[in-house]
Amino acid sequence: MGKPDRKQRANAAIAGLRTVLSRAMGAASAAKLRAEADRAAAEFERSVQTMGLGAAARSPELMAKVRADARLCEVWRGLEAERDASYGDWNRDGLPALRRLVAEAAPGAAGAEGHRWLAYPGAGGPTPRLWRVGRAAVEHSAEEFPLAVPLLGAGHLRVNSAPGGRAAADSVVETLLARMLATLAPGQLRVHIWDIGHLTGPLPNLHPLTAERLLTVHDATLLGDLLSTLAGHIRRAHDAALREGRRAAHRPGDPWRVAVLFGNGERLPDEISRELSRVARTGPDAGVHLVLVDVPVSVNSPLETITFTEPDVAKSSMTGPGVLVRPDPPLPAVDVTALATAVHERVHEFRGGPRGFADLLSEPTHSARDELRTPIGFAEGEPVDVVLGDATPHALIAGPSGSGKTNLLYALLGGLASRYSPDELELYLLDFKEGVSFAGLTPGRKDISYLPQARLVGVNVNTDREFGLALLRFLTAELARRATAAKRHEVTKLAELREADPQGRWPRIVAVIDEFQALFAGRDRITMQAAALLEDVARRGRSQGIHLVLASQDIGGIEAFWGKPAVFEQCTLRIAMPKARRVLAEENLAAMSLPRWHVVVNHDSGVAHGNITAHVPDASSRGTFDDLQRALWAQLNSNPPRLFDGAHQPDLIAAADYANPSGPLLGQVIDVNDRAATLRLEAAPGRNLAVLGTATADAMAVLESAALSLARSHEPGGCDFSLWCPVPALESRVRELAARLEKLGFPVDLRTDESIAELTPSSGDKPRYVVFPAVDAAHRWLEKKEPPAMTSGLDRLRALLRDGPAHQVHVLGWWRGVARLKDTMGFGGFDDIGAWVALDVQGSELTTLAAGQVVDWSPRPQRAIFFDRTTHSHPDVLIPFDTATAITPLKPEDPA
Ligand SMILES: Nc1ncnc2c1ncn2[C@@H]1O[C@H](COP(=O)(O)OP(=O)(O)OP(=O)(O)O)[C@@H](O)[C@H]1O
Repeated sequence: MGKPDRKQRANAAIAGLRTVLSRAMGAASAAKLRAEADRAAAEFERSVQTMGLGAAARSPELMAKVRADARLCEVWRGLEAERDASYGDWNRDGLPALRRLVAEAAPGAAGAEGHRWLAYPGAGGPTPRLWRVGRAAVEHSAEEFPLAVPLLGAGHLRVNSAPGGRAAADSVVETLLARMLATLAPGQLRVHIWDIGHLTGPLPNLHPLTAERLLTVHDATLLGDLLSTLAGHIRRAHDAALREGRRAAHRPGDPWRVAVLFGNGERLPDEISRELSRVARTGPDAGVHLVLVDVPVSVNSPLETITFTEPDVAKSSMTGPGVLVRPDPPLPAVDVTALATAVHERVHEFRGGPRGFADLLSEPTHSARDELRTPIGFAEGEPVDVVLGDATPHALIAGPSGSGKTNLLYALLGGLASRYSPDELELYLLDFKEGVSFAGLTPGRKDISYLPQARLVGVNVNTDREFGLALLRFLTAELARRATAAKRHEVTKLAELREADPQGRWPRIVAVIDEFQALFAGRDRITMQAAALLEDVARRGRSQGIHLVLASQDIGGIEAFWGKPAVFEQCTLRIAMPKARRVLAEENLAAMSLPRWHVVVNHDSGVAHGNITAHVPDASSRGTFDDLQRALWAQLNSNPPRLFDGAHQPDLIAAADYANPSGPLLGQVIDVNDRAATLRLEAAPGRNLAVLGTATADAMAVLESAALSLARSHEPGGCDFSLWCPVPALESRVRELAARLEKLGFPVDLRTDESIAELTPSSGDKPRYVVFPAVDAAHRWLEKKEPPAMTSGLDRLRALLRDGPAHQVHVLGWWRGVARLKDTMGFGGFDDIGAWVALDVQGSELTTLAAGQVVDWSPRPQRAIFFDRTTHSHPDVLIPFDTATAITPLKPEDPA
């Protein structure tokens, strides 16, 4: 029998029942015509008509009238006869039809009596149309029939308890849910419970279901959140149906969701009522159904009602007022618990235990053309995806320290890296936290594997905000490159560009910045520039496949953003860890009640209806991400990522530019690319270098790097070195450098005494480099005037600085402060110092050296700034190299 046929019969049977009742009540109306002459009889009939025979029979007043008046007695009998005639029809035809109907529409455990049906979890199959609630009988009839209500795929149910009779209402709900568990395939029913009054869990016998999140008990204060979750589910189901061209939003095989709300008979706040009506209206089509116990709401969607009039007697909207309903007695608690446990175990078995990191992974064969998509956790055992694409270009993640933010990032990176090859995805990872959370993604000493999609990893950058700035500059440049290509192909977004340029390599770029608020830590140029660049990348990255993932402990603290909401607005994907503030919309408090290792994933800018709560598996313990990385490293070809470690002084011999330097290298620039600052030393005035500050080790490192790289940039013997050291404490270090240079085949003029004052202005046709540490310490010798011309060493040094460069004699000197440099230079000013490296010198002191511009620099250990008047618009921050291995190679034959 077809479904519509069954439905027709169901309707016909219910209509039959209603006819019987209305006849019973309306029989009086036929008699009224006949008895028009007798006004009293007519009135009597009318009142019986209004009350119904049953109620009239219970009225002592009315029955006294009947007994006292033969005419009325006759009318009464007539009415009873009519009713009995109708009951005859009903008993003969209606009842069997109704029983057949219930048996058919509520098969097996959905409609069975007793409780033997509780023994086994459901096996699946078609979803029953009706669910048995109990027995019912028409008044004055001994014949009972089963009463069942429609729910799944149809509408909602309201149960109103009698005063003091809440247990009976609970039992109706428990029995209904148990019938569903014993009918539907395990996992096909998700129950949400909200109870305004209970502090302990309602429906305790079903609690074994909570372990697999088949049942969720919601906080009494958070009904709004539950409704938002349901609304979000409904919306996503409708969206998916639209996408897939389905009519019904509930896909066959998708779990049903039943939300049981236990109220206290009082009206819900207006806003909640409105939300509830919305869920009620749109829910059934998406498999979401409500069971409302003592929740007075009017909903304009199919709703059946069971109202208890006495503790064990009720009326129902299915049958109308003339039918008494006796709900089935409560089920044995142990049997319900056993059923719930059995369902839980089946689901647990089917899911293979709790979902773990491995369940997030896939094969690296996915295309990133339209979007990046990966699960990062599980809700009710089903994967929860995050999407970075045109609609959700950027993500904002927040959670207090220890809430699992780093773990979540690993889950995200693992999911993405397992799906998208290095040609589809490039990762740039920056961690402003103290510590090395992403360092493992680069080759290490113990484990040489690396994450093939990672291009850059920055760790310990908490004091090097310039590195964050450099990453943003790099992304802006990449944006511009992509925009130019898109323009050339006359397209506007990445998917189209890839179509138009199938040979091109256009991976999506994901830049993860953990504790990104550190970028905005000062009220300075870096903060301003970072805010502007971030806004630019956020705005334009969307169409060019450049995605930001910004994570922070406290988004509220980022002052730099209050005037620039654009960055936040572009981050339409929000992920909140437990107790995360501000990352979701203001009135969306879902993160406050999250259990440990759970997150709220929200693709709707944090508005409550977008909430999906997911459990995030452990992605940071041994055997999770590290295993994946090794497997991908073995499987996928790509160059190792660059590691920038702010706590580590870069080794000169390992610097990329040291292999083939084009001039003196001064230190490593804080940049996305491994790049050294190189001084241009052509034969032109001003081509000298001043190193400034008292940080001896750093100053020496700068001079040594410069000398050694200069040697490397010449053929052996192709230039001369003068090493002049007026400070005994530095002598041994300078001698080591001299020895190294000589070993490399360069003549060295080493002076450590008064002979420094003689100076040697020129060295013929070969370039000469004068490396002169602690120039100011030599003043005691330089200031002496010598007859007959009475010129001092200082005069000769000034002349050397002025005239030397044009003759390829360049001074690389170190002064222990700006004032000391000034002493050396005299009134001539700084024109002959074309470039400088400042160490522990305040920015304000450097203005005169930087062509009058304000230098934003607060000294910090092992950092310097480099400014070259001929090439720089503003200084670069440097990290002086570690020169130890370059000066004393580990192996004597080392080419360094
Ligand atoms: N989903 C999870 N399952 C199991 N353990 C987890 C999970 N998430 C995090 N942990 C563990 O909790 C600890 C803290 O996590 P994590 O380092 O990710 O937190 P965090 O928010 O990044 O903290 P912080 O900002 O202080 O570094 C770690 O030991 C981690 O292994």
